[in-house]
Amino acid sequence: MGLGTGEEEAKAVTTSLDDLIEKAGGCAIVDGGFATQLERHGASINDALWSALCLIKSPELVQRVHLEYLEAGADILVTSSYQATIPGFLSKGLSIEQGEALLQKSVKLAVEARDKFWDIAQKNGKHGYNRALVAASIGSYGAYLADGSEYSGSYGPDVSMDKLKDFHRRRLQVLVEAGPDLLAFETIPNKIEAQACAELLDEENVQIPCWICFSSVDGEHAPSGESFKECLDIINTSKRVNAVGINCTPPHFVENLICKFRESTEKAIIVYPNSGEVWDGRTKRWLPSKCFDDENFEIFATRWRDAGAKLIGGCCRTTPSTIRAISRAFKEAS
Ligand SMILES: C[S+](C)CC[C@H](N)C(=O)O
Ligand SMILES: N[C@@H](CCS)C(=O)O
Ligand SMILES: [Zn+2]
Repeated sequence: MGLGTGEEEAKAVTTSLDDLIEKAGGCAIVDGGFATQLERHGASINDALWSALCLIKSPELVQRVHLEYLEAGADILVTSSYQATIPGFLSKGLSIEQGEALLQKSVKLAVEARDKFWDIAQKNGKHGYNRALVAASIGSYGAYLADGSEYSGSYGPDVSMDKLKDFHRRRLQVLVEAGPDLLAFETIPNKIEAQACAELLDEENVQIPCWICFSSVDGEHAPSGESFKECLDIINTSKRVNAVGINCTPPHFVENLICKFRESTEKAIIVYPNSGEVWDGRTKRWLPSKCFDDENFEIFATRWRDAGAKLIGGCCRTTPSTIRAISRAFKEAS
């Protein structure tokens, strides 16, 4: 079923995500750079599968990173499936069954971490944590291409809406079946993929809440050059998308983008920017650029919350200490 145009803006029913935001005092904390923290522990991910390589090689490290973000104060864990795709696993010589099992494992590792952590927190009495939700990460088609095109949005003329839906469909089905609390589309760089994702949620009758996050390199538009207004006009017609926003984008762009998004949608706004460094897709390295540290994030996060963001965290090159700084800032202010 398509979304059509000119429909009324669709209003979603109250969900576990709304409950969490309320429990968190109006703004919940998303975790930080997942791949970044794997690398800080020595993981080598200069590979087409990027962080998903650790699902194969070091699942215990994946769970350790989830636990570190919970300890730092994250209300939402994003799973290790950003660059985990069935075609990606096939090209490593794995079977479809093995690829699907790895996708399921990405959810299981995060759910187990959440349950372990929550058990301990409850036993410890007054702890200040919320029971976290697990968001299954669905990286963009550009992430799978592993050429940095999640920051260019240039998929070329051969990439149609149907091709994008076909790319996303099976992974989405397997992830939903594995039982996460939420779905997280990340670093979507253009309108066609945003539309493909929104329509797929309908076609697959997805019943769990979901967010769609875009990247931006100029702080004004999607990487494709399309306006966020045109991207959001499409998403607004879907009742299955609960939050929209920005991830893996330099933090100094974010306040302006929150204001822009608020002019174009009634949906909850989510922001989890990177450190400001720039990804070189060719060498698979972060290039030094205007870079923001944890103290900057602490100040920024309060401003983003005051500007109306309901979900705030960090993306690449942020760490548990960034999330701890945001959590501290929010607790001090409440
Ligand atoms: C969010 S980017 C840093 C992830 C890696 C990218 N898709 C690549 O493989 O080059
Ligand atoms: N959830 C992913 C996003 C990469 S842009 C990660 O943190 O590694
Ligand atoms: Zn990122």
